[in-house]
Amino acid sequence: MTNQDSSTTPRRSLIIANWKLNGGIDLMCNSIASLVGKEFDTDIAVCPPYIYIRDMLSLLHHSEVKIGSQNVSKFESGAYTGETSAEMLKKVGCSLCLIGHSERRQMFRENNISCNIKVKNALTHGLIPVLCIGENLEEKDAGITKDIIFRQLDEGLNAIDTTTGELCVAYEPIWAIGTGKSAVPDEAQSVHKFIRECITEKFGNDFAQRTRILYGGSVSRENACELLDKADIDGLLVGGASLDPAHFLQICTQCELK
Ligand SMILES: O=C[C@H](O)COP(=O)(O)O
Repeated sequence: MTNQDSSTTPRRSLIIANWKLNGGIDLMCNSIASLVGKEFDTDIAVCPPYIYIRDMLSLLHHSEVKIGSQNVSKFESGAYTGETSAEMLKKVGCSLCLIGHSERRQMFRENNISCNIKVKNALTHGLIPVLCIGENLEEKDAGITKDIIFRQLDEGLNAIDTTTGELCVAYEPIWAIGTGKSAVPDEAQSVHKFIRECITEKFGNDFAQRTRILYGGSVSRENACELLDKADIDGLLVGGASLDPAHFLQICTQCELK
């Protein structure tokens, strides 16, 4: 499945499972097993907790499913207890990393500046950074969603190298995460369009058309296709629904059928 601007190469959809701090090794093995051996029209990636990354990679064999991390250090190396660098993640076999998920911004004091360093580190080491952005309910109600998004992009993507590598942005309205209240597709599309306009203004049309913009926030098999139908929604970042292997597979398969 692809989205496209008539003047550029189509964007292949990307569906990412973010398992957060959930599940145990058994659930994770079952989830990966349900994806291995299948062919998808979309790119599929799974982000397990760090400690399970190697296990998941070893189960993938020659599958096209990619593994990503849920975070990455802003440091390259040194005395930073508990951190994991972009270089380490790349060397172990990760393809992408989530950066600035709202849970990390809210609970671990991440901000646009630290996210910017992480995005640059990821690009330097050949990981695809998935920069997560989005407004909270108060900001939505105050009508300042686009101001928040603009700032997160402007600071989070400041001076990145767009000549090599790939960037993804995940729009995750905080009020939609884990609440069962997804943004309605038209509402999400309008923000995604704005995100692409911001990236166009900052880096030019070519790069903006190559950048995949994912939606996250209460995605399920019920709303996945309708969201992916929108012109600027190039993929999904799935939390809760990805913990049920059959449910996640249905999301991936439905998209394949469209
Ligand atoms: O990274 C995933 C998002 O936080 C969405 O989570 P959710 O699908 O449980 O709402």
